[in-house]
Amino acid sequence: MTDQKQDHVLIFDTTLRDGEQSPGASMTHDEKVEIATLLDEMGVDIIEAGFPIASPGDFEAVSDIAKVVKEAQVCGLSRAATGDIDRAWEAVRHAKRPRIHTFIGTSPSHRGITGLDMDGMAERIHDMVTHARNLCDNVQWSSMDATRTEPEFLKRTIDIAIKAGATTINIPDTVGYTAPRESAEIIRMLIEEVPGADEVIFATHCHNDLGMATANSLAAVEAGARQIECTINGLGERAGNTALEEVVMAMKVRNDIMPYATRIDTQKIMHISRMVASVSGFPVQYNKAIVGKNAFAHESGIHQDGMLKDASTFEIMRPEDVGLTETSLVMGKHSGRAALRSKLENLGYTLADNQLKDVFVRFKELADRKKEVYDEDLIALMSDQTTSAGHDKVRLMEMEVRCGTTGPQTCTMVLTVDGEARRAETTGDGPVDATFNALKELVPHEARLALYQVQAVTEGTDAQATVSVRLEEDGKIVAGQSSDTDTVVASAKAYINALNKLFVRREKSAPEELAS
Ligand SMILES: CC(=O)SCCNC(=O)CCNC(=O)[C@H](O)C(C)(C)COP(=O)(O)OP(=O)(O)OC[C@H]1O[C@@H](n2cnc3c(N)ncnc32)[C@H](O)[C@@H]1OP(=O)(O)O
Ligand SMILES: CC(C)C(=O)C(=O)O
Repeated sequence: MTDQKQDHVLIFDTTLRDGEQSPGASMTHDEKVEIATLLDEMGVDIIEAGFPIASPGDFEAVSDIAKVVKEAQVCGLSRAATGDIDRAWEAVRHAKRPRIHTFIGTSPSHRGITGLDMDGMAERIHDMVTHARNLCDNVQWSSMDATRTEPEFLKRTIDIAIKAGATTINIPDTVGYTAPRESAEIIRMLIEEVPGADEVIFATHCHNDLGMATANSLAAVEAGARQIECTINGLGERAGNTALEEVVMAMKVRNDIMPYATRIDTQKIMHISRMVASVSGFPVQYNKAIVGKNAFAHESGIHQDGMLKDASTFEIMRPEDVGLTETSLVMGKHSGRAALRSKLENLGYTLADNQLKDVFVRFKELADRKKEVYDEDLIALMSDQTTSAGHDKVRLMEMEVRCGTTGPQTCTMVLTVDGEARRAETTGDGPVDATFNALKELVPHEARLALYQVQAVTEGTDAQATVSVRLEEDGKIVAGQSSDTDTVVASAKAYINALNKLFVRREKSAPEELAS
């Protein structure tokens, strides 16, 4: 008796075999061993480590994985051919729990490929499963393209495989053709109508060509399948395979209607997802369920407010459950005051209501210019807020800079000094030089520019630049800083910030002396 009737669903991961079949997703030997180790630690029941006959490299990888994996069964794929099966066995035989997986395409078009008629195929299945079973007591049979195979013939192939000793029967939806109701009906039909079906585990192996792989796999489980074949991030041929993280989390989150358990430690999901994305070179789409960058991110004010009051308003699972440390409140132009206050508090700023109001206005201005406002942007905004607080003597009103390959670069600037507007048009060796020349003309001073430094606060071409300026006068130094998505504007503001501090210093040391 198998655990077919029980509620435990085995997770069969084929990231290293079907996943690696994604065009361009080849992984190195060491990467495969590392991923297999992580899969084992995560609680995957069966790791399909490769297709040993495919190449010496695949053989080596499967053999080495078989040696290092501690708990999971290690499986090697083989065509329904003795040479393939022998090679697969050679690779997996040293595993603590080895498995041979053999298959042939049973649908009309696949029978055409191998040139076998129904009787010829029936004989091949019998011979190859028997051969595999003579080597290993754990044999998986797959009638490839099962969902496009005539039901009567499909039943016949499964009947033969069970009689020949297969312990797991896989029903692949090889081209992602089925739909949930049909997926369930096929499994139900086989379990009800094939003799000995209750002695084996039925498995489902779905592809995502129509975006239904997860739904089809879960429908198969509801009909009695007890093994899901899947890959991390849904990697795999064409549109990929069923994503491990999706089926596992679906059964966990909706255990009320899908009362099935797995051995997966879901907190390891995020780490392995990132690892697979990195080694396969297949980045995870931002809005991918469970592991996408945005899966636990909230940008709009109403959602953020809800999340802060009660996370269950907009999250059906906790980010910690998949290994993320926290929900991310993405700050952008749709964010509201509640999220801004919470974010700033997390960053160590406690603001009174009126201060929050001011910062919120500046935050919205910034968010209109930037797609996403990062923590670093907020820190820069806060430091700008602090440095520009009070009654600045000099204030920038507007500026326009012309730059390009044909110099000289020019700057037109309007600012106020003690409330009086002044305007200048200057040139310079580059836009920053032209800007600083405008400042020298509008606010004459002898202080020397001791440092000019630009730093991108965040990534991307719309990142804020933080500019630091130091001015030296009579051996004393004042520092100014400012941030803006426009580097030249940030430079002007930083210089003005330093000038204002210079004037404050002068007033402190010689109250009677006024700035020019
Ligand atoms: C749906 C799936 O994911 S199936 C797995 C797909 N994965 C792969 O194919 C990756 C590994 N494959 C390979 O490296 C190669 O295809 C090999 C080494 C297996 C075979 O290479 P070759 O001998 O050069 O054969 P080739 O790939 O050109 O053609 C496949 C042959 O296998 C036969 N074949 C295909 N599937 C099966 C099967 N399940 N059982 C028996 N024979 C099969 C085909 O009929 C064809 O035979 P032919 O050469 O007599 O016409
Ligand atoms: C070998 C089989 C299980 C397969 O990968 C498929 O049918 O997609």
